Amino acid sequence: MATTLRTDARLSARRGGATTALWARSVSSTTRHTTVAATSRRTPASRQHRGACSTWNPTRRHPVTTVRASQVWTPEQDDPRVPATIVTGFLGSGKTTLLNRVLTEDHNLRVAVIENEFGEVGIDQELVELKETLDGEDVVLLNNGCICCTVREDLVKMLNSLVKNKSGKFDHILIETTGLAHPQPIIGTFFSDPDIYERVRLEGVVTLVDAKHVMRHLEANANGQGEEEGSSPHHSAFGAERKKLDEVVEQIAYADRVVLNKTDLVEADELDRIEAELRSVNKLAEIQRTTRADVDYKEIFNLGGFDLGRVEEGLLKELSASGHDHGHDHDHDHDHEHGHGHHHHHDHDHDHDHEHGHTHDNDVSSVSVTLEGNMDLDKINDWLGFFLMQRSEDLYRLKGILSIDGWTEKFIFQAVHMQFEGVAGKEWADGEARTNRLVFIGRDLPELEDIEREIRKCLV
Ligand SMILES: Nc1nc2c(ncn2[C@@H]2O[C@H](COP(=O)(O)OP(=O)(O)OP(=O)(O)O)[C@@H](O)[C@H]2O)c(=O)[nH]1
Repeated sequence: MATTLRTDARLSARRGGATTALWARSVSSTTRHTTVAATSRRTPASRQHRGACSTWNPTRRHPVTTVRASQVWTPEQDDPRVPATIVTGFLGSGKTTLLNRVLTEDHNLRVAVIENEFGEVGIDQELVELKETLDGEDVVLLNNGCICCTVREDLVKMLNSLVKNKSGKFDHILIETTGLAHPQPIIGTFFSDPDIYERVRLEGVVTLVDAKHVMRHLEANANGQGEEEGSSPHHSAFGAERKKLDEVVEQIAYADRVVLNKTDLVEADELDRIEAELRSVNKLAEIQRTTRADVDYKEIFNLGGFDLGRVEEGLLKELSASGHDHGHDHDHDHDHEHGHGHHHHHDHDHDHDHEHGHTHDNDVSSVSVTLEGNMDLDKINDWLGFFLMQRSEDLYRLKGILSIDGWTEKFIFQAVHMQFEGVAGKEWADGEARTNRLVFIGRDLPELEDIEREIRKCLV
């Protein structure tokens, strides 16, 4: 079915080379809704939170043009959109095995599956077992190209067709990528296409990791030799001038849940080493060890990875696991891999409010910052906007809970490259320390001291 893309101002702005961001400006004193510098506001009675896509003028530090209202749902509101999960992971890591498992588990969910594979003949389609049918079209195959590049328009059409024509006939969408896909353009589809954004909610990204082979893939990448097993030049997500980013690293970096599969083929101490390496790339993702992708279906369908209402939950869990609960005197771990065969692990005690896991080899790292105190909304707005504008290509994920001066609610936000969403979350509890927490995942991130120093300047 042909899909007509709305050519609204936001898309026009993008085509014009401008970048966009969903940008919260202030909070209403009477509601928990985030209000924005939007020209097209919805009524206060609307169940939808208001956001705005602001066009950035590269010569200025402020969002200058509001071009489109958007929606963000509060934690207590039901998001009416159909949830979708992206299942990714390198070739042979166990994606189809996972799909078969969750599709045949005893649940009452009706699942639409979008399969993507290279080649004339679809193999995976045959391999996926299905319980339910959607007019005989449960598995939609997108082949002869990769979902993240050559057949991305097909993905857009497919999603639009599903939600428009089969609305009410399924409860969840699962998208299995090829093993060579870069997740970012696929994630971007859910935010940049207005029709899809209004109908489909990206629940999160699950990344399968092959425990037997992943270190080889990461190390090959470290030495600039990540070309084995069919990598192709067109999979460079960021253009020819950039150093090629290995798909494996990127798939891990974007994950909300990492399924560390094939644990039967690896010794326990090796699994610990792998997990530490995965953690150095992505601090936020849950890492689950499995054999034969033995994952409870709920953990695939209820990820909450892109659900702002649940970002807070995930962040608190992650940061408390990292020892950030108190923001003082905690461990500061460095993992250094210098690419010439030796590996350092340093444990320091520092009196800093942050943690930095850094792997020099692939330049993808996580940086966590916690700071007590209240932020000046305009200052943090400006700094985040400036940071996103400068770093958007390299910033895979940014999630945060901020304490904004004058707000009784937490400000919950996340960004994927230049895409930014923010919403007023739960109220700060009586006696709760108003701690700002931010986690950055990206490539070539600035030194954490530099990030922290800049964020500190935004405190009132
Ligand atoms: N030993 C072992 N084999 C596994 C495990 N999980 C999956 N396999 C096998 O690994 C192979 C690849 O699994 P798939 O589920 O097809 O992997 P995939 O990620 O869908 O593969 P592509 O579609 O090629 O990217 C199959 O032969 C699986 O049976 C595991 O935990 N242990």
